[in-house]
Amino acid sequence: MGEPPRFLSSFFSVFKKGKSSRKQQSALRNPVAVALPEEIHQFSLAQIKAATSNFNRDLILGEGGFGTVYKGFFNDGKLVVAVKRKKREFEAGAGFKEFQTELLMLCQLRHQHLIPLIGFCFDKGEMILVYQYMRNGPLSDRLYGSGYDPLPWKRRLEICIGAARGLHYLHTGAKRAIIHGNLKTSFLLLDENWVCRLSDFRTSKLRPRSNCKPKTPEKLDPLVQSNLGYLDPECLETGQLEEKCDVYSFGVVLFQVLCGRRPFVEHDGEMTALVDLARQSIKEGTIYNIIDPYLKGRIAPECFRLFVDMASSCTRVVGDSRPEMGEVEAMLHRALELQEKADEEASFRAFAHAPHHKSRVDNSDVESASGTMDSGAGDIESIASDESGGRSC
Ligand SMILES: Nc1ncnc2c1ncn2[C@@H]1O[C@H](COP(=O)(O)OP(=O)(O)OP(=O)(O)O)[C@@H](O)[C@H]1O
Repeated sequence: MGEPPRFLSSFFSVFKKGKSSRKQQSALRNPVAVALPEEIHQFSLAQIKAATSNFNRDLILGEGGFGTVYKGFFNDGKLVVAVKRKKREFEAGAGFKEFQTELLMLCQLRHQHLIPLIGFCFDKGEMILVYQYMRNGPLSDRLYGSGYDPLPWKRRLEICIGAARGLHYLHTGAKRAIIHGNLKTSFLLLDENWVCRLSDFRTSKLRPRSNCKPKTPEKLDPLVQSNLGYLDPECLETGQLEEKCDVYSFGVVLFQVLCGRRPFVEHDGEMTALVDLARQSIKEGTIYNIIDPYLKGRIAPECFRLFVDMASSCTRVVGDSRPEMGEVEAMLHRALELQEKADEEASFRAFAHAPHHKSRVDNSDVESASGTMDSGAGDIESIASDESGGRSC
């Protein structure tokens, strides 16, 4: 993989100059001023219009901060894509930097847990990005959108593992770490096999070199700043986007996966950040009360403890005491193993107690075949005492 830093910085420098600069004019015809990877296509507006039946409203998948997303079709419908078209009000030039950043990042980054970019269109004033279509949509819809079946716990764990892998790759896969900067459940897209793909790299940044950290707080990108409920409080204070900021946002995602809730929730008549409510509930030993009701009785206690512990560590107030994404990924794998082991044991016990089998096995009284948490918090209060690791509050 090429090294993003030089690529990005030389590219952005072209656009900092005056509007009439010839260099900029030529770059505007081709927003990637370097050779494109073979698999990235540059589409004409006519091609995009044909793929989306002229931006047919019936094909709208959703609207986001950057623009409208349409379902599109190429190769006689064999290739299904998501077409993200920049908002009209950005015409004056706003949104261009986001377009570039997304394009440049995704041109260079390829990983099974990042959204695959198919191409782009930079024609007649339009800025359009074309991605692989993710049939199961964003994780946010599956957790708290209406009209969907609840996600099974193991699937949730697998999705979290995929997201952790994607982030770990961003943080460690290039010569300099890439910070996603705007992680949330709506940017975790699920393909037809429920594989999780990180999307939206509009605010992604290369990690600042450690020896040139600014002494005064930096101004955060307004988009990052608006990521309420997910934004690391330390990052908000210093303005420094680092890996630990993504780790914090990922911890919020873990709480959302467990609770099936939005980043802000109503609690005692007030809107509260889910992360604050969850951390408080952990301290009080009542976290089980706020988990997704669908999950009650379906999570193995050891798996539950580890998962809660992980979410809690990721959202520690002091950034340096948060784990790295590699550790988080490993812990989530462990949580999945614990769940699978409990499920196996449960099905073995259920089999042993089935009427056809009962005569052949010991008649001793086995309490529960599930082995899962089916009521109350059990011994999870213990989490409250060991989650503080390094926290200052
Ligand atoms: N590759 C894709 N495949 C399927 N659906 C997609 C894809 N990309 C985006 N979408 C749909 O389009 C919607 C809008 O996406 P977009 O990334 O523009 O904004 P968003 O998630 O609403 O967030 P924001 O407002 O912060 O930009 C998503 O919620 C999702 O439903």
